[in-house]
Amino acid sequence: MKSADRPVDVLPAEKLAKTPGSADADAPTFLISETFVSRQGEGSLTGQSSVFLRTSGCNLRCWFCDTPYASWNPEGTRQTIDELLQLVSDADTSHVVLTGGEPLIASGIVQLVDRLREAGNHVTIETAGTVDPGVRCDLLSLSPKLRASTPDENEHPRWAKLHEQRRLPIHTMRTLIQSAEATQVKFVVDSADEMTEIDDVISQLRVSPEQVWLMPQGVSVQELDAAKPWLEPIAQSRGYHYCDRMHIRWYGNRRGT
Ligand SMILES: C[S@@+](CC[C@H](N)C(=O)[O-])C[C@H]1O[C@@H](n2cnc3c(N)ncnc32)[C@H](O)[C@@H]1O
Ligand SMILES: Nc1nc2[nH]cc(C(=O)O)c2c(=O)[nH]1
Ligand code: SF4
Ligand SMILES: [Mg+2]
Repeated sequence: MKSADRPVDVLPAEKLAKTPGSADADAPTFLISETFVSRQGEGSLTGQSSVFLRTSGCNLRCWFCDTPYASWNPEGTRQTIDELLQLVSDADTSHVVLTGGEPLIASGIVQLVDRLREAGNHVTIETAGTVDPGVRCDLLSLSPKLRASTPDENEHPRWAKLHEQRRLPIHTMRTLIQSAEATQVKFVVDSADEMTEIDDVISQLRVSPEQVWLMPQGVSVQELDAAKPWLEPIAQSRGYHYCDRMHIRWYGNRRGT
């Protein structure tokens, strides 16, 4: 089943390993796959109305990625910092969620986050935490990728290797955590067998249980409902949070929500 119904790796890994940003550091542009206003569906700010800015392009290839249009098959249009700031200022909320793809590989991302915060916005960054461009945000929503996220090595040999090499740089994740005002660590859990690995990553990151969220792997209400009865008690027994994916319950697995 793994990756059988998932998009294929159609572009050379090297081409997508680095950034979807412009070379001109003074006026960076970002490859943006979508922008929308929605309620935050995951983690400590669940329910908070927010502007979502989704960069396109990722240096990982999780087999289960729920936004393949920003990772496996990146799509988008280029937008400047001024255009993105205008879009945010036109919205009825000052909460911004930068996500992707992988927002931290985009050239100019530090400048974008600084400008958003200078304009008075609260900025959450959804990231797998594999690179640290020197960013400072209000909420680092770190989702370290576990062994089981790696794509099938027969179907995607190059990406399986790159993904394995890149997915868990603990030192980088620790510097990201130290630079953020607040951090939540959100694991995508596919099976209870992953708990030993999760506990080990948590102890290496040196975060406290109340910063940890266990989120089921799944993009349907049916998958979420199937996971909750076994995953929620595991989370509770360790003092972690159970993390539902409320946007899927509210809107279904639809783009722009
Ligand atoms: C699409 S990712 C973009 C940000 C970054 N690349 C990352 O992985 O954290 C946004 C969030 O969705 C989670 N996610 C992606 N696919 C998922 C799936 N099939 N089930 C549950 N969570 C998933 C990621 O772990 C992350 O927390
Ligand atoms: N409503 C809503 N909440 C979210 N929280 C994290 C998201 C993401 O894709 O990073 C996301 C998303 O795509 N939609
Ligand atoms: S790191 Fe995030 S965007 Fe990249 S493939 Fe994994 S879930 Fe998708
Ligand atoms: Mg999402």
